[in-house]
Order: sequence, then structure tokens, then C-alpha cells
Amino acid sequence: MQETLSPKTSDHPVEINSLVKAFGAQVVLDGISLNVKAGEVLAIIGPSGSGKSTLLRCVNHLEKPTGGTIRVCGDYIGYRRKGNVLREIGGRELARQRARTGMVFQNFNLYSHKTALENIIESPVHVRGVDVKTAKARAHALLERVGLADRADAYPAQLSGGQQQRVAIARALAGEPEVMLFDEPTSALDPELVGEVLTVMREIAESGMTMIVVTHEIQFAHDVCNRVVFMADGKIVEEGAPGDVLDNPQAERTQAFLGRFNARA
Ligand SMILES: Nc1ncnc2c1ncn2[C@@H]1O[C@H](COP(=O)(O)OP(=O)(O)OP(=O)(O)O)[C@@H](O)[C@H]1O
Repeated sequence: MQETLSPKTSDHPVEINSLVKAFGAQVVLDGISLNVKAGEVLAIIGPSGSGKSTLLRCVNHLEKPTGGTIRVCGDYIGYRRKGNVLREIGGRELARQRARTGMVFQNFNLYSHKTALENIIESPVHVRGVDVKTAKARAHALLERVGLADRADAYPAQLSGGQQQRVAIARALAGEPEVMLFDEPTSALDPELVGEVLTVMREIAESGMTMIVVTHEIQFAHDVCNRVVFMADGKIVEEGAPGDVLDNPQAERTQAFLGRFNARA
């Protein structure tokens, strides 16, 4: 940790400073600095292999950074601060830090042997110690919010991909996170199921949730996000308002990437 530790107060739920991540000799994130404001909806776009998922996974410490720092709601994620020193943490302490973020994965990651409701109450009951009755009541409300009030007792295999992803979103919200992280949430879906997931995401964005969304849905980034970050080769190449980055990209790499997209559309 090279950084001089700064005070805890900040209106940025996510503060990323000079983040480096290497897998062996391969540097996947090469000095990323990025702050996300409360209520901001940030899109991360870029070519395959540019490090977008790894960046997201560092934010909730599923991946441990090689260098730099990440603060979530003021705490250095994965570390406890003592004076000017950071000590690595694990177990319940890390779980408590992680609970500030809710993560939605590309492949839903639901427990196949549990119903929609059971998937949603799993973490509140077993990690946070919420009583079952309260957790169930909240899970039903969340299922209603994602348009699945009548599917509480369905198993994942009985649900479409879009429905499974909506359950996964409800599950992430059940942890009452401060920040929602979406890792290409629609890229495993059949095209006709993408819209229902994006609609739910749009509603969450409109509720004021802070969100980081790794996506190939350029239209969603354009219409719903407040800021777009374009990454290539582990670096931020360009960032700004969606209307600027997506409609009038300045960097050649952004132009080439979006050109390929427009050609496909
Ligand atoms: N656990 C890992 N071990 C080794 N290499 C990894 C690991 N995770 C990711 N990588 C490598 O890091 C690079 C960036 O991967 P990452 O998934 O972050 O990119 P991405 O921009 O999200 O790509 P995509 O859009 O295809 O999901 C890739 O070369 C990938 O192979």
C-alpha cells in the first residue's frame, strides 16, 4: 500500500486509486483511478479481455489487487485500518465489508436446489442473522419489485434466463447494499429476454442506487447511465457523459470499438 491513507469521510461510495491487478506476469489492470459518486450509475465498456470484470471483482474483493487501493463506503475493502497501516482481513469482517456491495453475475449464480425465495433469503439469514420471517417478507417484496411475485416457489430450472437474472438481482438487493455491481448481466441471455432485465436495472437506477455496470448494451449505457468509462488493455482510455463518449468519442480506440458495435447493430 503506497498511498498515504486519507480520512474516512467522502461522498464517493467507491474510490479506486492507482489500481493494479496482475495474474502472474500478465498485467490486467494497469493503474486505474476512478471515483463513483452516491447515486451515480456508471457504465464500463470495452473490448473483451480489457479488464472490466476484473475491475468489478476487485471492488468487492473477489480479486485481490496487486497494487493501489479501493475504498467502499470509506473502508479499504479487504483491509482494516490501524493508524496509517492497513491489515488484511477475512472471514466475517470481510463479509461485512462485502455486504455493502451487491453483485450480479453474467451467469446468475443461483443455487439450483433452492427456490427463488430460498435463494434470496440465504445470505440475509445465514450471513447477516436476519430472522427468517423478516427475510421472507423482504424477499417477497423484492420479488414483486422485479416482477416475479408469483414465482417465489419456483426453482431456477423452472425459470427463464431473464427470470433467473431478476431473482439474482433481488438476491443482491436483499443484502441492502450501498452499491450494486453488474457484470455483463444480460450477455448470457437470449435476445428476447434482455429487455426485462434492463427494465429492472433501469428502475433500480431511478431509485437512486449507486451502480457500476459492465455492459455491452450501449443503448442502456446511453439512456440510463450518468457516465461511461471506456477501457482497453487494463487502462481507462476515455470517460465522460454518455452523450460525449458514445456519440462523439475522442480516442481512436473508442471510435474503433464503437464503430464495430454500430456496424453490428
Ligand atoms: N483468475 C484469472 N486468472 C488468470 N487470468 C485471468 C483471471 N481472470 C481474468 N484473467 C485474464 O484477465 C484478462 C481480463 O479479463 P476480464 O474478464 O477482466 O476482461 P473483460 O474486459 O471483462 O472481458 P469480457 O468482456 O470478455 O468479459 C483476460 O486476459 C483474462 O484471461
